[in-house]
Amino acid sequence: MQAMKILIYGAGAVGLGLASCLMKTGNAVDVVGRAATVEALRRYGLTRTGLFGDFHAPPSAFGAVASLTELKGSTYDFTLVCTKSFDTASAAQDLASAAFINNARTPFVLCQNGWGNSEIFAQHFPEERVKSARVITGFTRPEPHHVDITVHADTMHIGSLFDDAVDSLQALSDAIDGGGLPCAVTKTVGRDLWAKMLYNCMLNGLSTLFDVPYGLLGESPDTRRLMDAIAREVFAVMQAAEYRTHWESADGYLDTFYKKQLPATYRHIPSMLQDLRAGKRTEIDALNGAVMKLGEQHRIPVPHNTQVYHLIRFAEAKRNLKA
Ligand SMILES: NC(=O)C1=CN([C@@H]2O[C@H](COP(=O)(O)OP(=O)(O)OC[C@H]3O[C@@H](n4cnc5c(N)ncnc54)[C@H](OP(=O)(O)O)[C@@H]3O)[C@@H](O)[C@H]2O)C=CC1
Ligand SMILES: CC(C)(CO)C(=O)C(=O)O
Repeated sequence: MQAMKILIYGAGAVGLGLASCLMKTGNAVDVVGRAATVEALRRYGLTRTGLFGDFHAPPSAFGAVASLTELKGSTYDFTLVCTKSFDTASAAQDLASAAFINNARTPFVLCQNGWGNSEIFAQHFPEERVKSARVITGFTRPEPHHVDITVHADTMHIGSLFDDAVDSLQALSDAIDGGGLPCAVTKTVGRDLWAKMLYNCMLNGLSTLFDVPYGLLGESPDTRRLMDAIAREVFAVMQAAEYRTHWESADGYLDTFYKKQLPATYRHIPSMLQDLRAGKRTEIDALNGAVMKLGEQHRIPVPHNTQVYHLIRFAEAKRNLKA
């Protein structure tokens, strides 16, 4: 396999997890992160633990920068965008304002949860450069230079929402896969992203509101009813917007969800709850919020998604409210 040069934008849990896989297979990696993260990576290197094996890259094995200007003139085979979805717009603007990135033909692989990330990138770059990944593996970053892989539900899938020209992604997929994280190229990544939307819209908000791991929501008929209703609404807007997933009906999806997906991530504390506990912003806008937007556009009522959205927004806001 020929070594590639890869830029990772966003040195958080997913960014560092993917960086570890790519370095493990001998690729040259530069990561763009915040100053404190970059300082830790430059001092300690990058350590990965958990599922798929331990790995350490010394500081000299990769580049870590706090600004794209430090990479001026570099060329890359791929750029992986690994920020949260609420940072997608600023990431796209930053990358577009760097001439050496903007003028290159390097594809961007958007690794975020939620719906709408590709459309944002497509406002700045030609559609053929915008690719998407569905990640359904759990990564945490206990220290700025340490990523722990905690849960794995399915193979990472990479593809495009805009065209079928996905063969060029094979080398990237092989490199991630060889580095430990199962990965494959797909022509139907849109279906994967909607399956992930269903999963995250059903689980993340409710788990966060009740402060429980995913699995407990499946144990009660009350929370099952809520999750089923959320899934039916997501399904309805997805179909109205002329997207598809791997199941023809919400019932078909729910069967797989309860039998396969939920057991595989039973003990998982959702990223949304982790964010709220850490006093950070959540990705609710790109999840249940995106369902609300599509619901409005297509005049489909989505009351359950709307309630989850507003309750999470209040949970975020209440930190700053005084009695
Ligand atoms: N973690 C997981 O298990 C999974 C996550 N995902 C999705 O992947 C995406 C990334 O998640 P995750 O890695 O957990 O998130 P993190 O918050 O851990 O990582 C995102 C990182 O990007 C940094 N960042 C944002 N904007 C910039 C910028 N302009 N310049 C430099 N650094 C920047 C953030 O810094 P700062 O925090 O300082 O702003 C943060 O360190 C999300 O959409 C998430 O939903 C999908 C599947 C699993
Ligand atoms: C379960 C997981 C990690 C799968 O990607 C997830 O989607 C989340 O915590 O939000």
